[in-house]
Amino acid sequence: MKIAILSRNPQLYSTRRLVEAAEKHGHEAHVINHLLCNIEIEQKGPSLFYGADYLEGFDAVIPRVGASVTFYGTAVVRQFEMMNVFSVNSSRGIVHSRDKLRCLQVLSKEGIGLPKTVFTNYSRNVEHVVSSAGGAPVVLKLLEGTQGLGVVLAENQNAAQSVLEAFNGLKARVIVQEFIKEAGGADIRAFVVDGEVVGAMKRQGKEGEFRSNLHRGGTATILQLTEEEKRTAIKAAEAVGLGVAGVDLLQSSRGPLVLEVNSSPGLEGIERATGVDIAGKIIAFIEKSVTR
Ligand SMILES: Nc1ncnc2c1ncn2[C@@H]1O[C@H](COP(=O)(O)OP(=O)(O)OP(=O)(O)O)[C@@H](O)[C@H]1O
Ligand SMILES: [Mg+2]
Ligand SMILES: [Mg+2]
Repeated sequence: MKIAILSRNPQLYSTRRLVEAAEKHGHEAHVINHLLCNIEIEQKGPSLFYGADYLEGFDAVIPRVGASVTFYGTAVVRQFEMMNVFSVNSSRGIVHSRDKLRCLQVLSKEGIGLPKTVFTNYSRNVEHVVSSAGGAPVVLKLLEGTQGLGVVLAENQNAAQSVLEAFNGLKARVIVQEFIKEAGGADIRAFVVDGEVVGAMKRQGKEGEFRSNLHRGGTATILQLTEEEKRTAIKAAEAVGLGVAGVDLLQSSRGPLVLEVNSSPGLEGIERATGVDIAGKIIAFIEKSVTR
């Protein structure tokens, strides 16, 4: 098969591993920088060109679209879809996953466990907003935050109200979320491919830090998920509409709670922590899905 890996950087671990796995399975892999693709739309049908060449004869695409280029990246994925090329993640699923709020809205509809979350149009009644989220301590998150930046723990009602007022004053969009204390500064990354958890790791924040992000100094170890955790992760990936997803869960006293679902989850941390050939699982998913 001819497989396109949409990535801006062929040197990245995830990109390199996908190329390696595709070739190992006997396929032809092309790393394509989606930002350099041009989209052509006309009556005779959709097409894509890349430099001087048309992109033709592809059987599948693996989007690795960075959060900062979601708009153009998903337009390119959609064009491949219109050309009947199978994508491991649909353009719609990627768009869903990119917005913390939209993602939680979709998960809630499916009855998936999540921390109670409140979002308002800069409501001035901050006391009510904080108490709706269960009262302090609460977590405030900037909608456009990433890698743990813009995620704040407000320990008491006063702190929560003043932080929320400050964000509101700056017209910064935030969600207010129940704080899951018993998670103990750790979260779980469950890697889902084709409706199955293929690997999972626990990420523990550094001493005194409630955020477990590896970018914030957290550490990762392999973890065996419970059946309930597996079910939750699989259901979350399905609800958002992703064939390949990194589902982040908190372990709480009322079971697993989903924080977010990522559509271009990194392979390095999870392959190193688990020793599983995750790139190979993604290629196997394509082999199963594409009938030539
Ligand atoms: N409601 C919560 N209760 C307890 N801990 C939380 C809660 N929300 C977030 N955390 C901790 O903070 C970390 C960062 O939060 P979150 O994943 O929501 O934002 P982010 O990492 O900035 O987003 P992204 O992963 O998209 O970059 C989580 O991994 C988790 O360890
Ligand atoms: Mg996160
Ligand atoms: Mg994320």
